[in-house]
Amino acid sequence: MLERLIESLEAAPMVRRGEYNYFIHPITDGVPLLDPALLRDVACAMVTVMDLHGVDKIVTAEAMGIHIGTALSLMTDIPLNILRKRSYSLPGEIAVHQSTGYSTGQLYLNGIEKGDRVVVIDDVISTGGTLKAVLAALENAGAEIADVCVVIQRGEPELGRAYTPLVTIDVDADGVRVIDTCR
Ligand SMILES: O=P(O)(O)OC[C@H]1O[C@H](OP(=O)(O)OP(=O)(O)O)[C@H](O)[C@@H]1O
Ligand code: HPA
Repeated sequence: MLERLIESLEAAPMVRRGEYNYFIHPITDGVPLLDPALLRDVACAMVTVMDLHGVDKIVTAEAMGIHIGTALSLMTDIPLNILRKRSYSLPGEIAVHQSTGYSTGQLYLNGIEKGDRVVVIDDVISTGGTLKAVLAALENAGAEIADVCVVIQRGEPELGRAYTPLVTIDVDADGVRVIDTCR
């Protein structure tokens, strides 16, 4: 089920973002084009590995968790909650600081109730800065986090809790190498 993902990752072009070797891939960037079969492979694998028992909401971060979260939501009928990069100033909105290997910003959480059972998904974990911010916002909102799943783990980031990557990669200036898979 993950052959298409592995093959496309190992063919991914690289660019520099400051000191950061950034790989460009359809799942993480929507560039150059997202093949529906690849998105289906990823969503089916995530549904297989995640604990979705009694889950009220799928949570992801703008922007590149959205297409994956949408596919999962359509497959499972579980609503999708998106942490946005802009504030809506709604009552109860929770703001958290996000930092990645090449950027910093704010994420804003709305629409999570105390006691909601959620799964958190994203396209990639690299420094772990984004998922740490998402988890902090969810804890602040009083959500119960059933599971955390990412398509790609880059390096060995610590999240302070268990999470499941579909694939683990090594990256250098020459490109991507897949070093592990979830099965
Ligand atoms: O583990 P980290 O170092 O935090 O990196 C992972 C995050 O980086 C990317 O998001 P980015 O903020 O670049 O925004 P995008 O999704 O809008 O491209 C990606 O979609 C992850 O959310
Ligand atoms: O190297 C990367 N490529 C795509 N998305 C990312 N998000 C964090 N690092 C990366």
